Amino acid sequence: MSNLSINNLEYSYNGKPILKDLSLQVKDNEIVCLLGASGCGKTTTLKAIAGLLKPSKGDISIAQVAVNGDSLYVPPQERNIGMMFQDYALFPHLTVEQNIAFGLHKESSSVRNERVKEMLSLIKLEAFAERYPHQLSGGQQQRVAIARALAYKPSLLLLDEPFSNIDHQVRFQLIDDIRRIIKDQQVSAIFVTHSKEEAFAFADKLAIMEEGKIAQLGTAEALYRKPATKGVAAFLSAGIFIDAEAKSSTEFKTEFGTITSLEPVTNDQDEVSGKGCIYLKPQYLTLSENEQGVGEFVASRFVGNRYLCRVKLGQQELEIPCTQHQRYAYGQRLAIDVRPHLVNYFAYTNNN
Ligand SMILES: Nc1ncnc2c1ncn2[C@@H]1O[C@H](COP(=O)(O)OP(=O)(O)OP(=O)(O)O)[C@@H](O)[C@H]1O
Repeated sequence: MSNLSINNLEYSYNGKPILKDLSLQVKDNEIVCLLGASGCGKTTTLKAIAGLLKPSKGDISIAQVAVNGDSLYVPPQERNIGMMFQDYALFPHLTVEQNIAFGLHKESSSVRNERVKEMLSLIKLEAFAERYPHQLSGGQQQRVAIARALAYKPSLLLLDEPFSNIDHQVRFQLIDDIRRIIKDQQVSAIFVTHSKEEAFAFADKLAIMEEGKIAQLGTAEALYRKPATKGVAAFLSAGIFIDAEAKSSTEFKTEFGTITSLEPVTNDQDEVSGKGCIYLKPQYLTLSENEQGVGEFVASRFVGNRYLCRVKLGQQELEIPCTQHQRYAYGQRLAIDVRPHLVNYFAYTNNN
């Protein structure tokens, strides 16, 4: 069942459309990550869900309750949403337990105390109940912030860049902890980040935003395997687009020779044909010396566990995995062999 349902949402800032016919469904107990280029409208979407701005068009319902629609607007405090925004810091003058209890003022003191105790145990900060935020690390503060957001049992949790101020070394432990806490509380969540690694580690599904709408929603693996648009492909992994002609649904003629797809490439269930482009990912490529090769060596670098060769292909450059023994001279011609893989092919239309 959908916990959050957004249909055909529109919103403009000063006449400039930001959300354009945006639709998104989030199921019960699901964590969905909104990803997309800077300025594409991720925070605007969260604000519209929270009721912090009024969309000009579209419907939103949370836990099957309509909160936005034609002549309907439910204010934020009545939406039963927990928020953890970057700029919604903890109250500095309140202790950890007072911060967690903040949203529970309507409850009796026994319910409030019980819930605060439960949340402190969930975030494993029982011993820190009396401390003030400035006496906690960044990660501990975020755990208190999530406890505060979850304390009054919201139907939906909205998180805007919750890990961006956390040191890289502890960030992924914190992501694991907060994911466990959210799953434990069986609440749905929408999460905004700039980091694909965070999204992969934290979310059940990714929703990639492009041009004011959701270009694709699915698991990271599904989107990576079959990106619906060129934008989704380029956003999720490094690569280059090369012209290709579909000879069949598994054979594509390119300047690198014929590239074979391990599975038939389909377009809305129909087999593809005609001209288009392939999104070429470096992990499927092998370099070798060849005076007639299509590539030209630029540089190589060591990245911890492997080497990468930067190679010029026409006007584009690509970093291709190589071994420490593959040493080339600047400008040397290289052949590029493309191993069979699940090809990401995009047919050319009048629009691209
Ligand atoms: N209060 C505002 N007034 C006018 N324009 C705004 C306002 N807030 C945001 N915008 C514009 O709306 C667009 C979307 O902003 P939004 O903050 O939703 O993007 P975002 O995807 O969250 O970006 P980022 O990844 O950089 O945080 C941007 O072009 C931004 O400049």
